[in-house]
Amino acid sequence: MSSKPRDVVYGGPKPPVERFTLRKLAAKYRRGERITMVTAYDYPSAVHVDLAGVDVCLVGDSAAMVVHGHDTTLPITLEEMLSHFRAVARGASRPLLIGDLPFGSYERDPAQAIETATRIMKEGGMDAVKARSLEGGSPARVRAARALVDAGVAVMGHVGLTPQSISVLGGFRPQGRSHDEAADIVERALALQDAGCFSGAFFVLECVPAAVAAATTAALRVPTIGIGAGGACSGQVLVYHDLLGFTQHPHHAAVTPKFCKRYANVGEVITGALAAFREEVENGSFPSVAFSPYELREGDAARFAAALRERGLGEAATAVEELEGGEKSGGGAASS
Ligand SMILES: Nc1nc(=O)c2c([nH]1)NC[C@@H]1CN(c3ccc(C(=O)N[C@@H](CCC(=O)O)C(=O)O)cc3)CN21
Ligand SMILES: CC(C)C(=O)C(=O)O
Ligand SMILES: [Mg+2]
Repeated sequence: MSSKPRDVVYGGPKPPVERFTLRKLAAKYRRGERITMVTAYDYPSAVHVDLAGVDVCLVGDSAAMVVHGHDTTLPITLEEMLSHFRAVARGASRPLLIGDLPFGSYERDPAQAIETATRIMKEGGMDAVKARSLEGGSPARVRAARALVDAGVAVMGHVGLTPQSISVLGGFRPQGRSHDEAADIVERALALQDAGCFSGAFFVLECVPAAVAAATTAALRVPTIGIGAGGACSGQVLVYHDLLGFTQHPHHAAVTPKFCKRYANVGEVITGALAAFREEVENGSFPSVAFSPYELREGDAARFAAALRERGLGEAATAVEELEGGEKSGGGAASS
């Protein structure tokens, strides 16, 4: 339990590590090795993703759902995302850090996109940004993406299901299931890549048939990271809470997509531990002596008791004497 030394010294010095850069990512892709990406939203989740050796850490706007309890990703603000970015940047040293541009923070024009993206990098400490608006081969989209790259911002595209479009799509539904929609997804990805916007960058492919993901991956010269998109992508991403099984809460259960594999049941571990704490406090077994580390100075207990008695606080004095003289077991202390 808590006598075990911690694996991670929170806030403590960290050994120098080499960041997994976009160049390294591109090299891994060229070697044909699969790329791993997991979301994180705060300091501890970022430390976990880092320690597990995951290549890329996405601070996703899924935070709106899995951290803030909203039904969609739309309500989260740039200020809220910046707080998540900063916390993750403090915790993850090696992974490449990608920040989602939140809904409403970049769509108006390229200037707004640059303003938001540069804040995400300067104030949030991210290495790159991702946005669903960068999907689509329309001239406006390509302009926005190119403007970002010109401003020195690495951008990650997001095609297939783009949850920020839920209002238009009508739900979190798989995309590209008809042949023309499927071809459209490949076209959009290609248009942006060929505009030169994604040299060294890459795409998220979300909720599309495996064949559409395979076609897109084969058509592009940059990596694709799939989520609910089958096994033919250059890499895979899952949401931290889904992967870890935080999801037995009714809210989480309702928004956990069926493509998510649970690698642990952390939610059960957490509720089990919290219930054990509650039980031990209620039955008085916590805190035991082992977890009551602070003591009066040698000989001061008697003086303390005497001082209390002098002030007419006899019961308080007895409490001191019982504890200091007697068994000192945590259990007996909760008398009144
Ligand atoms: N916890 C969590 N995991 C995610 O992967 C995730 C989020 N949240 N929030 C942002 C988006 C939203 N995502 C989702 C959410 C639900 C489905 C889902 O259940 N789709 C159903 C269809 C539902 C419908 O038709 O309305 C499916 O069968 O695929 C898919 C992707 C993926 N992202
Ligand atoms: C699901 C991933 C790709 C995402 O965009 C998010 O977590 O917000
Ligand atoms: Mg997102």
